[in-house]
Amino acid sequence: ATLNHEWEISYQFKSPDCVCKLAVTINGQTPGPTIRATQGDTVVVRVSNSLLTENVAIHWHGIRQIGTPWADGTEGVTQCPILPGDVFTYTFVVHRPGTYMYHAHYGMQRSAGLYGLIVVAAAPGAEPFAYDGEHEVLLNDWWHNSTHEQATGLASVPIRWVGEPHSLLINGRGRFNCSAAAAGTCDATLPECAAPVFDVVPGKTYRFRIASLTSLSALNFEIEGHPMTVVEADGHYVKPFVVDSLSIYSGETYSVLIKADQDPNRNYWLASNVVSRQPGTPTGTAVLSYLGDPRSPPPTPPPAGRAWNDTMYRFQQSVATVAHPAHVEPPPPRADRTILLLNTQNKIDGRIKWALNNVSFRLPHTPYLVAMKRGLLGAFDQRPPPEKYAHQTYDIYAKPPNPNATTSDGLYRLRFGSVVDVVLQNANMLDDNKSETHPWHLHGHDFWVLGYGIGRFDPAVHPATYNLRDPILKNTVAVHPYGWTALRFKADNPGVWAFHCHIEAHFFMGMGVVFEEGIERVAELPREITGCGKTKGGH
Ligand SMILES: O=C1O[C@H]([C@@H](O)CO)C(O)=C1O
Repeated sequence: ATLNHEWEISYQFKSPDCVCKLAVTINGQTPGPTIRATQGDTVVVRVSNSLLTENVAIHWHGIRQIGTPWADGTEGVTQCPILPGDVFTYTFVVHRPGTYMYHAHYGMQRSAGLYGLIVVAAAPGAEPFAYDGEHEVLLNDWWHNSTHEQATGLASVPIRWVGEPHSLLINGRGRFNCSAAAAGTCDATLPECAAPVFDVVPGKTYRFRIASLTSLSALNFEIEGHPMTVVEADGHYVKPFVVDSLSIYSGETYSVLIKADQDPNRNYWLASNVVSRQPGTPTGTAVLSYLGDPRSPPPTPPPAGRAWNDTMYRFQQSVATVAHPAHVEPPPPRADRTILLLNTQNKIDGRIKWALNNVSFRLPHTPYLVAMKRGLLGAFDQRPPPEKYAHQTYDIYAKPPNPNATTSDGLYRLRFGSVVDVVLQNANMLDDNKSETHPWHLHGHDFWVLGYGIGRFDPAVHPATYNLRDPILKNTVAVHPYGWTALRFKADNPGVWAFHCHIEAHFFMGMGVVFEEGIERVAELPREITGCGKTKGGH
């Protein structure tokens, strides 16, 4: 089937956590509408930009865009931005069932509220688990200052860091303490910020599809008193395992099953809490309702989550996430090429940046897809970024010895059909004794997650420990503090694809790279993606 959507993007006054601020909305809503489709459907979204003074682009996160690389929605990579007053139509096929999302991919616009879920249903009976009902949970973090203020702060000397979020939202709702808000800005009685309610019938089993679109925060998610069986990650079936507390990073989706088998005479909390950074934000809450009476608050305090610095708890969940035995897609046994990427915080002209192998990414003004297809030389740096770093000698526990990085918009060209390994190595930041979690997201592909470690990756030792038997396929994966994560993917999707930290501030500060493969196989580009940079005037 072909599913048509008409979306108007505009600023609206919104109070997701009871505090009024300007948000970027879709048809007046944030989060935007959930796109519901069935595997194999064609989704058509006609986006009209009514932001007046701001461009827009929308990325379909987890959708591979096979044959439609121009519909990936990544400003500077696959398209020129959609100008105010303009209309752009995204058309793509949803090839796989599963839980996905969409969000703005222009500057830090995602954080302003432009996001939502994509749920792709499987053919009946195709999934390796059963349930009676389904709920969707979109997790987010939220600030009261504008994304423009945040972006300007990040690019200032000295940096004005975004800081911890004011609120955590569940399905776009949270609750700020109005006594801490400026007079006249906060109204705790607004229905708009009432806690979301998830109804359950005693004895039934529910699938919760959970997605994180946080700008910054790594989260723990709990359903009070209800252990969760993890069954899906990023659209792939997982060998089921049970957690009380689900660790979820920005850009990831999971499905969990819960049984409504607790005392049915009360309600329970859904709770999200910040982990990996020292939290400064109250718990995000919603209500699991057995009673059909959402006004009946749970009699207990909301779960406080795991200790924020319990890295090993989160590491173990990463390692436990492997393919369902009946859905293993074995990876190719070896790679044709290995790219080692050292993640460091650096400085350029006094500004704090993130860099890979000491190169901080900057987006070109001409989208790579157009520049490469049309041979527009000079549109970006033709020198490829470095393939590795001094892994034998680099001390990942020390501050970068040479904090000065360079900036580049060069990209990695991959041989079409080749097998590529990427090892992401985390390290100490500019401050002593600090290394953060980075969720890395790859556009246009799913990758096999071959291994994780804490400490220094050794290419002579660790590849022998890779899981080649039943690794999970994902599109977003965590690199734990002082840790490494090894991925493998096939460069089999003609196009140009971003690969970056999904923390909004970090990609803005240069934490990403770009891959090209099979550009010569890309069909004729739609003219609508052009019009900026070297494509001005009809190229
Ligand atoms: O990129 C970042 O900058 C801050 C801090 O290092 C500088 O203020 C922080 O916590 C980040 O993740």
